[in-house]
Amino acid sequence: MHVTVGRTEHFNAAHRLHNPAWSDEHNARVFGKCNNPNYHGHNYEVTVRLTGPVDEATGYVYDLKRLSDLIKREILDTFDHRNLNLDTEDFRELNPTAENIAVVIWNRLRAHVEPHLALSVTLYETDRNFVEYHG
Ligand SMILES: Nc1nc2c(c(=O)[nH]1)N=C([C@H](O)[C@H](O)COP(=O)(O)OP(=O)(O)OP(=O)(O)O)CN2
Ligand SMILES: [Zn+2]
Repeated sequence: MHVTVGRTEHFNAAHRLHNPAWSDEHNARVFGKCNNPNYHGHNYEVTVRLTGPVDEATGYVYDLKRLSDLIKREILDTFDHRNLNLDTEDFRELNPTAENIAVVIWNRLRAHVEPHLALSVTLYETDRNFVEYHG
């Protein structure tokens, strides 16, 4: 019997979508206002889901307090109130699109969650735009 548990957190961060291999004109055409050289911000909402068997002794798939602490330590402490392009190693050479942010979050968490649990990350960049990564 497998059950999914999850935790939603939010963080606020600035970014700029830009490909340094392209001209300024091409970047502006592809990324539009998200290519603003002075950056812009989003209120990101991230939902982390873990799926696996319910432990007989605890009745838990995973302690949600532990999941909350893990997300805080691995994600919020690194990205909240930061400029993703300038302040974080993760995006120094990686375009901070919603897709890439979700993959980075997944990789950061995967290292700390037992392998028998399936992990997925849903990231809302705006109220209407979201991406999902399941590994
Ligand atoms: N596949 C992707 N497409 C886009 C991404 C992305 O990360 N992956 N990012 C952006 C911009 O960074 C930003 O998310 C767009 O913001 P905005 O247009 O303001 O968002 P909304 O769609 O919610 O606003 P509307 O008012 O509905 O236009 C663009 N594309
Ligand atoms: Zn943006």
